[in-house]
Amino acid sequence: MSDGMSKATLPGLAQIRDEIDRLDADIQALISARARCAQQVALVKQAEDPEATVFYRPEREAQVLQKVMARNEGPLHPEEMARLFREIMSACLALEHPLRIAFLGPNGTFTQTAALKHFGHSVQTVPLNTIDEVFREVEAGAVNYGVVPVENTTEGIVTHTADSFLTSSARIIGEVELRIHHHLLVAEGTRVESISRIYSHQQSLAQCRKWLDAHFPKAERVAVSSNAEAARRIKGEWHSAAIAGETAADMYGLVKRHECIEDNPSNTTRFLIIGTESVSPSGEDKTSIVVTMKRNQAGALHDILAPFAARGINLTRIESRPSKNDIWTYVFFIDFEGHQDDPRVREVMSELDPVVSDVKVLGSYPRAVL
Ligand SMILES: C=C(O[C@@H]1C=C(C(=O)O)C=C[C@H]1O)C(=O)O
Repeated sequence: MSDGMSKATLPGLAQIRDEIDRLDADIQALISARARCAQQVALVKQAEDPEATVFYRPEREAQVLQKVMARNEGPLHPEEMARLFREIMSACLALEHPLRIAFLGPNGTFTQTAALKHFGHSVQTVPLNTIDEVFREVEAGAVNYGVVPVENTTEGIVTHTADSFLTSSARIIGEVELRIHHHLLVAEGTRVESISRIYSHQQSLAQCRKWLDAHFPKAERVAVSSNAEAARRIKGEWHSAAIAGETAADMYGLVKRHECIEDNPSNTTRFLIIGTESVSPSGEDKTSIVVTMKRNQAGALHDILAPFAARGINLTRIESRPSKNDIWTYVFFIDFEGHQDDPRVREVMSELDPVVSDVKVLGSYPRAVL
């Protein structure tokens, strides 16, 4: 044993189990006490704002998780411990107000996995067919929050999500990152030699391009609306395979013929949580803005970036897209560290104003903890 306990000094199995039973009872009593505190918090929030009570507070949840990780002493990994607390908070919040979370469906997509990673499992997830619908349902107040993919380390920006922000009033209230592992799935009984068609989402086909070239150069690659849809399709097709993740494999009872076939082993997708409220500072925040450049202005990009550089504000992403209003004009999506209430960030924003045609804050939100 690594911590110096030899067999001779170990207590007996029954004794250790008695100790575990005692600890479980203590943990359970403490979780119940915590849940009662959360109920009291809900009453205070309701008293403060009876008309539009907002129970979910992303900045507070991020702080709770950061504290859990900082004080963790093992043997559990800090992220594992934070995941347990993630679920406790999710259950506490659901006591008052089970959140409805729209995501890019159907059930079994990576976006659903991302939603559950961010909010825990005590929420109701609502699958929608398109990114547009997720934005619309959030704006209409039909759901509390929405989850949409925004960028992938292999394939880059999800243009549809970026473009939706140009016309939507939805705000970014959080982010979540997910390591994406793809598997080649088949229905039970499908022989690998007979596979002539492979279904997946276009992004996933791209993320596994080299593997497919090497292993299935002759198979037809068919892009469908989601990985989960690919998994659903092959249930009855003995000559077909799908590329999708673990959840879709379980959901449709498929066999994993080859695991982790993504070309880049650190393949990661970042998702955004969208809502209608603004979020208070957590201390570890990011801000996303979209800037419309003036037309044909020399040095425009330099003018936009200079105020950030002058204050040592770290940019985490910059992406240009065609503006939808005028040909050959562009918008820049810029993510940077800090909250829009920080004095330094306020200064940057006021310096940007005169040099650009428009600047819109999409939101300030806690940096992903898990
Ligand atoms: C209890 C609160 O409300 C919710 C539940 C939380 C928790 O269980 O710790 C944290 C933030 C909120 O989403 C709070 O705001 O403190």
